[in-house]
Amino acid sequence: MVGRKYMLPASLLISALSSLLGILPLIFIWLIIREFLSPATVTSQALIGTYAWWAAGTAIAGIGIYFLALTISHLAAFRVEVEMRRQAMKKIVSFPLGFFDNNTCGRIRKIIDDNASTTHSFLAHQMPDLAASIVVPVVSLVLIFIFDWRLGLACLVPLVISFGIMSFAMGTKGKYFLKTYMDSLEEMNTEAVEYVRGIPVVKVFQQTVYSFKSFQKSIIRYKEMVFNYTISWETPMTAYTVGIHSFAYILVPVAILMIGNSANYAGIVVDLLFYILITPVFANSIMKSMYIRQAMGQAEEAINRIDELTDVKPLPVSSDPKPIHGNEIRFEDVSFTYPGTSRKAVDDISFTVPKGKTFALVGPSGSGKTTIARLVPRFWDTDEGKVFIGGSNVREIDPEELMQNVSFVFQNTSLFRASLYDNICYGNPGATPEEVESALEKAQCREIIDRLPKGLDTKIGAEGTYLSGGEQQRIALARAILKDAPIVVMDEATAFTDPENEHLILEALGKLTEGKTVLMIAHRLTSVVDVDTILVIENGKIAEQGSHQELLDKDGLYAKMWNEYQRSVQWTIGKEALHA
Ligand SMILES: Nc1ncnc2c1ncn2[C@@H]1O[C@H](COP(=O)(O)OP(=O)(O)OP(=O)(O)O)[C@@H](O)[C@H]1O
Repeated sequence: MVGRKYMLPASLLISALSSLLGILPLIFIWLIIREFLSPATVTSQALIGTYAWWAAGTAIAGIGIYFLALTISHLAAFRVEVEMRRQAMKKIVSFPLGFFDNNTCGRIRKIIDDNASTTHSFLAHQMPDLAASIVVPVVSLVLIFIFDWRLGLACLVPLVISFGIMSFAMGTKGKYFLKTYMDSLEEMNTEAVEYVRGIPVVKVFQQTVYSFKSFQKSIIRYKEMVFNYTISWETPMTAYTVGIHSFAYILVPVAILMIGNSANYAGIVVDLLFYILITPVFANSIMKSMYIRQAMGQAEEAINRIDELTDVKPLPVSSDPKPIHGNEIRFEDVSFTYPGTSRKAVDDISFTVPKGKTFALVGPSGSGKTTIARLVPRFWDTDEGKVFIGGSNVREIDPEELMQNVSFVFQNTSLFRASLYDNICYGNPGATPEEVESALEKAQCREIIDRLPKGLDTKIGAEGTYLSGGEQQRIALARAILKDAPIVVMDEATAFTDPENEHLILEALGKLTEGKTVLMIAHRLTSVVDVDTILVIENGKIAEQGSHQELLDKDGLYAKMWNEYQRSVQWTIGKEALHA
């Protein structure tokens, strides 16, 4: 088989040969007609038979060779597509974790899937035609002028006018359309994925599909865009179609004029027949090359889109990694602004969580708590200042060591479509069955496992095995407990669970954080009463810090939040009593 890098050029060459072979039958047919019409000679049956065999032979050979070109181009296209996907995934894995905040999995998958298949489709189907779209017009044009330049000019006039109109229309609309078309297609596809993901929520809350306004709007936008574009082609397409099929209206009168002025009328009629055969071939090949130009633009845009998505710099990795000594977390004059925004999400923050202590981040929504927590595992790198773990700047720690030393527990934990055992061992692939058992016990997962017929071998997401949000969180906590990292960064995971699960999750969290250095985002102030230090965050800055009692005594922002929290708890209890 042809070597990998020669596949596409080989396919182009073979396809060029096939298109040359495709013109030959026309010439043989014309030779047959000439033999019939020639008054000077006696019609030779044998010669006609030979021409007919050549016509059939070259036509069949042309088709056969074209299939060979297509086979090679398909093989090459599959390889290119696989490589594109592989490269994109390889790049994405190295991106900062924060990248996945702004790019949903649905969007990433759709962009890679759609654009890799568009590129595949171009290479497999249009690439071989690219050769034909160059060879056929050039050869036809040469033949058109060799036979009789006057008839050649006559057949070209309507074609040149038609293609002029088409090129102008394509040039003005094409580029703009391609971008907007692909934008709205991408938007609609992404919305479709999010829509399917949200169906359970829609059903649970008994909403209609119209609650997915943005999906509906994206479909309407797409429909209107394509509709308007199609309508805008009405006039140029009509002019083009009329023009391209009207070459005979000029060709025949010119031939009649020539016959009037010449003694060799039979020769002119034979030439005229040749032009009637070759002109549609020439017109089709030019049209094909226009479509290919469009497909090429589409493939180019597809590659650009994957490049745009993956044009993110991976976080730099130090060539001289520093070790982690001790387990304290230290922020030193840290500021951070999200890319594309102007306001600092974290503004000149400094604090130290000593080894084995628990610090809580509290504050109004949007104050910067999540951003602070996520700077520890390098979701992003700070713009100013430094984050240290165990005395070393996180930028200088080997990423693998950083991950080994820090456990992250987020609100929306995700489990893989794998067995429960694999899901738990993900935190520590070398764990012994006893260690897994102990982690399950500590994370209060025993009753979940006992309830499932296949126990730990149960595959999540398969055969209708789904776990509730609270159960998923407990499994994720077992994973973190098994990992046994000395530093835990967590987003209080109990905010949206029922009381029964909340109690179990709090037990599991207690086990996970025992003797660890903990930085937690707290949503319910009752969780922070016993922590070592509370950092009250406001507008990206530390507004206050101290223990629960110290902050109450200060009578500042925390005291105000605490009083409001107490009032809301009493109000909820009062409401429940009223309904009891
Ligand atoms: N991925 C992001 N891109 C751009 N801006 C962001 C991003 N994530 C958060 N922000 C902005 O940064 C600021 C701090 O957000 P952050 O999520 O850290 O606050 P928070 O205190 O954790 O809020 P909450 O309690 O509601 O989770 C907010 O103004 C928010 O809009």
